[in-house]
Amino acid sequence: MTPERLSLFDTTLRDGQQTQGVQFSANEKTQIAQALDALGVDYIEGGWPGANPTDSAFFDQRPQTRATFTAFGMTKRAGRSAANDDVLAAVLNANTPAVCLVGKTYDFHVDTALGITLEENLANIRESIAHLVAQGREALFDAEHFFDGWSANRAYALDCLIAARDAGARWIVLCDTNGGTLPADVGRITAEVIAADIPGERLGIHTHDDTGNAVAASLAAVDAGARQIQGTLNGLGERCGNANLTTLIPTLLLKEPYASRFETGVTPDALARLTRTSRMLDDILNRIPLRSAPYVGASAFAHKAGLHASAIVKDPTTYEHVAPEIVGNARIVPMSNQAGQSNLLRRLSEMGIEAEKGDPALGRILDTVKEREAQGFAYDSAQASFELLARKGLGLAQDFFDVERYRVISERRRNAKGEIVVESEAVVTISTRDGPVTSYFKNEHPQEMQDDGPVNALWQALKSDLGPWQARIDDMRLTDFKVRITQGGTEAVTQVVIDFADDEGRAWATVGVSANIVDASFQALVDAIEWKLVRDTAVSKAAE
Ligand SMILES: CC(=O)SCCNC(=O)CCNC(=O)[C@H](O)C(C)(C)COP(=O)(O)OP(=O)(O)OC[C@H]1O[C@@H](n2cnc3c(N)ncnc32)[C@H](O)[C@@H]1OP(=O)(O)O
Ligand SMILES: CC(=O)C(=O)O
Repeated sequence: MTPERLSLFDTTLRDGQQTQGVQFSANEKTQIAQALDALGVDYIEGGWPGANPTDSAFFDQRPQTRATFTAFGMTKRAGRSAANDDVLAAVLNANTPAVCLVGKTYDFHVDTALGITLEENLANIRESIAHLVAQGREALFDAEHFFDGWSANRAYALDCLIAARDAGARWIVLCDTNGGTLPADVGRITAEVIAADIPGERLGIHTHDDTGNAVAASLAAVDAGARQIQGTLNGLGERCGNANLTTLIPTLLLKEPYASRFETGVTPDALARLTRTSRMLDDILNRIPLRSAPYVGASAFAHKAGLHASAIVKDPTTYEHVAPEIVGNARIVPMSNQAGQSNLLRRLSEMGIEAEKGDPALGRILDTVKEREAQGFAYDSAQASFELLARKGLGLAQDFFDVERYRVISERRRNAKGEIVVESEAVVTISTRDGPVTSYFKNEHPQEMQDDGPVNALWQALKSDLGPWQARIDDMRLTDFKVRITQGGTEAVTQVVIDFADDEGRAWATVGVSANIVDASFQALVDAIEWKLVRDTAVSKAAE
């Protein structure tokens, strides 16, 4: 059977930009458009030219793409011709090969939102689409609120589609604008539309995730015969988001019946860059990637439970529906209180440490992990603290320094000029092979709200003088700091997870737990330094 072509239409730069809190710059849009093009989508909807200065600037500088670049707009307003509608003119002036216009298909909206007659709305659709075609553009019609409109007044909703079809729209896109239609209804209505003589090869689907079913509803429309899917990277979009292309693309390429029935513009090589593309968008948005995201999330191939890890070591397909490499993701076997010796051996081998199953040290390490997790530690997200614990348990970690004491003071007061001053200072004493070292840090330029706090003061003091080891930690940077109140035994305790990076491109996370937030942070800071010293020593030993 020859596979049928399924068209992928990305609207990250238009509907994705309708996400609360998301505002791309023109340069960011360019970067995303290039990534989408490399991924292999067929259409890139860049935004609404004329609606705001950024979108207009972006269309002026838009990159050359293999994907069909598409400008978005709305059907002309009543009372003027398509040629005389300034909003439509601005959309056309972007000179894109394709233009997608949204139009009303629900009689209630025509009446309430537009305040025009049903016949005027039909004329607006017909004339706007005909105008695009006359200008030599590929025309797409986004049938807004189509599923609600079909349920309320089927004859009118269909008339709107027929108006677009007869005016020459290449694609007529059924939009579940409010996102409340369930997949079975999307499938049924799509089939009814096709039976009413709107060909599936000209039908697209555009869903929103307000019931958590946008991906399922898109697949239901494809099952019924629609041949274009609209969606966004990482499911960005108005309210709860759009159908997530980062989920749909691997599903269409890897899962039956889609994999055999259809082909898309996404190659296996591009699919292997999907995780990177998803993370790139999060980077641009300065968002923490969703760990549980299907296919591309950091937890999508994380095997925490001991039974899972044990089987994964024997054959990864036992607990994985697809191989992580196919989508550019990676398998993780984290350590936690759910772990057994298989998790531990696997983690150790990833760190370059060989140990034998049954070694009594492994049992002791597992017991320590479980005991400390019961106190509130979380080793699945703080792998460096775990590695340190394991190396110490196996006698593979040198003692570099001991902390004798630390003291930290935070103060809020008025200075001599009567200004409010908030400042922190810290003193830390460690003992090293060369004797004790005391280091001190005080915020030099205190001003209200500019003090970086007691943990920063401790960190600055600690890393300013580590005696004989100082040169080895000079390039360490603290990159993220997360605090949670969690349950340690019967008491609530503070869990601090800190992320670090260095100039060698390494990133690592450590954890500390205490009833005292400063002390929990201090533990994580010390672990981070020790991990770097231990790791560097292990690397130089391996090189000898
Ligand atoms: C379902 C979707 O997601 S569609 C995409 C929606 N995206 C956006 O709205 C983002 C960009 N939009 C904008 O920047 C602005 O809304 C603009 C520039 C397009 C228009 O701004 P304004 O002229 O100030 O109008 P405003 O936003 O207040 O209202 C929209 C107008 O368009 C009309 N309208 C809405 N849909 C359509 C349509 N399909 N065809 C014709 N007119 C329409 C409305 O009736 C309203 O007109 P009115 O003010 O005469 O009642
Ligand atoms: C067009 C569009 O974004 C919608 O109807 O949801």
